[in-house]
Amino acid sequence: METLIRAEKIIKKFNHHETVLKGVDLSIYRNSFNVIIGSSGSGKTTLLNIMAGLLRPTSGKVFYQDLEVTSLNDSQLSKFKKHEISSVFQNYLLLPNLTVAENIRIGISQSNKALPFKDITEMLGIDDILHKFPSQLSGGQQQRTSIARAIIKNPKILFCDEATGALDEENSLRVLKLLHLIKKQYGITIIFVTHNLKIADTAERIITMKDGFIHNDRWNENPLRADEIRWGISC
Ligand SMILES: Nc1ncnc2c1ncn2[C@@H]1O[C@H](COP(=O)(O)OP(=O)(O)OP(=O)(O)O)[C@@H](O)[C@H]1O
Repeated sequence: METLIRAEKIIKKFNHHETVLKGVDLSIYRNSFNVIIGSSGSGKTTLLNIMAGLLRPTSGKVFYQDLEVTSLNDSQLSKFKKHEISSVFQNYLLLPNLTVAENIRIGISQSNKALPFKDITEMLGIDDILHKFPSQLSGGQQQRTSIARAIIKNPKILFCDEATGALDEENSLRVLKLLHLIKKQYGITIIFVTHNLKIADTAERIITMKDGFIHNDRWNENPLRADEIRWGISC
């Protein structure tokens, strides 16, 4: 297995606060679907943001292949974020004054290896709402638009922070299935932070955080297919 991104001895302390990450080592392999779970405040988002270059650690290093992300200056870091990775968040962060199509084109304008627009919008089931503005969309449509914007530039890694957190079960399932399809079809590695144990059951690898450490890290021998999920139990 080829390591795509790795965190080494990551410590994060926010000013005047206690240490949130207490020495985290984590290697993520190419073309894998990984879930990070753990109780609230255990450091999941902080770790995700550090690996995605959105936050700098207090100490420790992040390597993307041979590139040390944590040693990049701001302009090198924004190049890395522009070309190699994408993020999707619980709150879709679409630009309100742009249509669905225009929001997605922001993603294309950042890439010289963009995926075909029509393939992506059809796959995500948003090809019939391209002319609409975010305020005219349901939560599920907004999230599928934000995923389209994130993947159209063909990133190597998609970081998802509670990407289904604001959606009902039906829409969560649809988004989850799409993320598995995106991994399979385009070889995009997924790192998905969630509280939801059912979502975790569909991952190939389940990483559990507790109090700023990785408490458990296991390969899931029999990942649940997204359409086998029976909702009702979550942590
Ligand atoms: N900018 C910040 N300044 C100070 N403390 C912060 C900051 N960001 C996060 N924290 C603290 O770091 C700890 C870990 O936060 P983090 O968001 O990484 O946890 P989490 O496991 O993702 O939690 P949740 O599941 O609730 O999103 C929390 O105690 C939080 O209050």
